[in-house]
Amino acid sequence: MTSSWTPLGPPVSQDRIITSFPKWYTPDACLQLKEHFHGQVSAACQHRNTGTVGLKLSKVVVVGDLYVGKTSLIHRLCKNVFDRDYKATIGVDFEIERFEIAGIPYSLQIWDTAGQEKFKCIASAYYRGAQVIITAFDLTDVQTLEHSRQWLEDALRENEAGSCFIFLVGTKKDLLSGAACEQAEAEAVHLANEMQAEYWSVSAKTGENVKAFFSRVAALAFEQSVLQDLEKRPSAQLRVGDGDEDLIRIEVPKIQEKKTPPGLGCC
Ligand SMILES: Nc1nc2c(ncn2[C@@H]2O[C@H](COP(=O)(O)OP(=O)(O)OP(=O)(O)O)[C@@H](O)[C@H]2O)c(=O)[nH]1
Ligand SMILES: [Mg+2]
Repeated sequence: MTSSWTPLGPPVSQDRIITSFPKWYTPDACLQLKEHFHGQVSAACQHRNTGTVGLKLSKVVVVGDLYVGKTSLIHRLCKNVFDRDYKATIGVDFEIERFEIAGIPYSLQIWDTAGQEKFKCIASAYYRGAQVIITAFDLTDVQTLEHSRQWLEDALRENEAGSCFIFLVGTKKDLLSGAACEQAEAEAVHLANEMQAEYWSVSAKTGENVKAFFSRVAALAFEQSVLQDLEKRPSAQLRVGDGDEDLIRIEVPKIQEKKTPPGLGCC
């Protein structure tokens, strides 16, 4: 493990501050087309009423064939480095990346898993509890795209149906251009739709789209976490409106605790 995290760490770097909802890569394979945060989420952030969301980590799991560039992608984001030498991941590793979204601190715990078959059973033990599954493939190797469906199935088996955001990510974009790139992307978009995934092309070598991609991941996960937190609130706060305007709260009186008349208590 290479990371440690303290809640009182250094301030979030400027390029991890997200104020407006990050856009998709292509509208042909995207999880949602909204260009702003949900009204209830914006209002909750404005009033600093996001419960425990800023204190918890959201788990992101990155899966895919060996050598597709999972570790390189994560290292480009978290350390801003690129290593041309291949060092296979053994089992799993993780990094923590801190963001500030609509003024609220938010962290992703990004799990890097091994693509090599012999490490698969170690890695799969870490799939559980993922809020986001990233299936990575190499844009220059169509076989790795074909294997993406199986990687997703394995990761979903350990998680509740419908509970995860799914991304399909084509790596090594710097190695392709023109018609070859268009062709690879078209095939990937087709598969992404079948997988109900959002599609992105990235390059860990040049850094192209890496920051934008993870900002999108963080924003979607953050929004979902805040909405889930609001739903779980014990005090019944009725929300009026369609969710795209500020909240109007109607406090419902809490049910009185049953009081024992004086003198009638047990013992
Ligand atoms: N040109 C180019 N090479 C890349 C890119 N990303 C990764 N590579 C190279 O691809 C090789 C494999 O990268 P890794 O990140 O180690 O692959 P991995 O998916 O983590 O592999 P496993 O840990 O075995 O599952 C390395 O030699 C990297 O330098 C990229 O965006 N462009
Ligand atoms: Mg690796």
